[in-house]
Amino acid sequence: MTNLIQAAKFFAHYFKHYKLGMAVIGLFTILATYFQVTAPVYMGKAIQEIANYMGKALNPATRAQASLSQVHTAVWFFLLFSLLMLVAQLINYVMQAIVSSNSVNDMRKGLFGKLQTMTIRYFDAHQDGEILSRFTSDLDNIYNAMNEAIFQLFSQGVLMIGVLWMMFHQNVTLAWVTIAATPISLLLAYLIIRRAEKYVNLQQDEVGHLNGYINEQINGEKVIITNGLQAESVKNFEDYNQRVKDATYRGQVWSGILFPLMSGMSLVNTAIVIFFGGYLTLNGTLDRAVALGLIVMFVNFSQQYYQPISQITATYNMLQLAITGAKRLNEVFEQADEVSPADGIIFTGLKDKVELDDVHFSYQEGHEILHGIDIEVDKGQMVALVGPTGSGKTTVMNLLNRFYDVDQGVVKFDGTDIRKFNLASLREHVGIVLQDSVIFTGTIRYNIAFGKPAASDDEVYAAAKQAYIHDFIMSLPEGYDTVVNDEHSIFSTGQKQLLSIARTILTNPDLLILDEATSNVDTVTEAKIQKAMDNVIHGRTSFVIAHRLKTILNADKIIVLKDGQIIEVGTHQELLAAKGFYAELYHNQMVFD
Ligand SMILES: Nc1ncnc2c1ncn2[C@@H]1O[C@H](COP(=O)(O)OP(=O)(O)OP(=O)(O)O)[C@@H](O)[C@H]1O
Repeated sequence: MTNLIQAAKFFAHYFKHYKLGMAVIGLFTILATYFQVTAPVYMGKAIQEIANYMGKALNPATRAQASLSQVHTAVWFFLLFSLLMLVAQLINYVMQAIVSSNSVNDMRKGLFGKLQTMTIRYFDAHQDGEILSRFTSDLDNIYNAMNEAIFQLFSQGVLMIGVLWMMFHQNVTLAWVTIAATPISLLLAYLIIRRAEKYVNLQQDEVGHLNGYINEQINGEKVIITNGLQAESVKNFEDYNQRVKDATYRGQVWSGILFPLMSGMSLVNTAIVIFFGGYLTLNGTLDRAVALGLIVMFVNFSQQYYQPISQITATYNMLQLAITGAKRLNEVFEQADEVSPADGIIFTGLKDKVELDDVHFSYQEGHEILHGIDIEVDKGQMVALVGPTGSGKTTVMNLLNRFYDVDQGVVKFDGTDIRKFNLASLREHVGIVLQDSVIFTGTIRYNIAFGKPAASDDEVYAAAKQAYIHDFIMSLPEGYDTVVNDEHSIFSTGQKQLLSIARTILTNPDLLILDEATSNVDTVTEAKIQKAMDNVIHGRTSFVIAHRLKTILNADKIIVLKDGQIIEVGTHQELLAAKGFYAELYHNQMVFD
């Protein structure tokens, strides 16, 4: 029930932008319903007049008065009301299509906008495919349901009220007979819907997991091929696929039962109406012709009365998928946004120093990763973080531009807690070169100028030159206009990092975080990265995660991390002389180099 209320609120939020459209839908639904429930009255009237005509025509005394004109009038009215109903329904469908496509468009925009405000924690904790499935299958389900079920729910509800009103207006006894079996139908529908709901929810969750798996496997295809794990990958896929199939199958079976069951109930009800109508005709006080007309009218009403129940149950699966979709989109909308203080201090650039003061941090509660980190870096200094894998180097970097906030302790720029700064101004002055450099779809020029779209060509070329990637770009037939993307990149890992360095040089940050690329870098590119790094670091306060120790020999300070704690601090010479962990690490690397 809470899911239903939540979904109703969710849809109301989007529909309220289309008040005029909704008003047209409301008006034409009422009109269509009026025409629909009035048509059977004329059908009943036609039968009644036929019976009257026959009564007169078969009696020689009254034969001369027998006339079909009343029958013709009733039939014409029946046709007219049926036609008006069709026209009203047609206008409704067009309007519904306009409102639903616009609303889904708004949802998609809202969802993407929301993603851009969320914390890195969400992206770290969710698979790409899982996030993607909310844009694809959940939004598709909502769209389909809007077109084929949600508005229908409304129009069928109105129809039910209209039929009830007209039935009681025409004949109270037959109206009660027609609706007598409703509690049984509703109870059956409720019991089945509860079972179906469980599996439809499960289905969407399983589809999300399946998408997540497919996405992960596509990204990891090279590792899979290298290790000959294709069969294993397919086997695991089959497990995920099987779970989707099981949930889909059960959901379909349970929701599929509903429609035939309700149609069956409708037929039984029609039979009851005919039986009671016949009884009234034979034993009641009603005129035969009137009673015959009433039977025909109520057979129609009985079918119209059960139509909403049958239709809603027929589209139930769709509705449930939309409710689940709304729930899953709401889950995203309810995620915490990045916190920028209301009247945050505008950070205008580093003037003095960066400090980490007794910093504790955990990604998951109860599992602390950093245990009291103290680092002090003066403006313009270069600090290198080294340490075994998993020691917490990237985590320290994540705290410096507020990808995450500390649990305890404080990160300070010029003595001010960075949580007090306006977030955008903080990020403006912090540049990051990630280990896995990202390429966006577009030209090379667009990629370099990504952080400063207004940059002139000369600025772009100068940055590329400093990053030692200009010559390579110029060797391409289309130079800076070459279109690249992350999947079909023409760059090696090292070249991608050079491009990323050029991008950072162009934004000219005060504080630099640089995660050195480790893999697939040949010696020529490695030398270029080293020189590009020197260029980007020059004159800036920088934190460098170094995997090749020879790249940080000139660092002002080398911080050695192990298991989330600082175990050594000093310059290269000092740490060598101390003959500790760093010295051992360095000597081991030198043997391999
Ligand atoms: N998003 C995350 N959620 C949960 N735990 C994480 C997350 N990111 C990292 N960790 C854990 O935090 C610890 C430190 O990871 P971190 O990435 O900071 O290490 P690192 O020193 O940079 O390693 P590497 O040299 O391999 O990049 C590891 O135990 C890791 O498993």
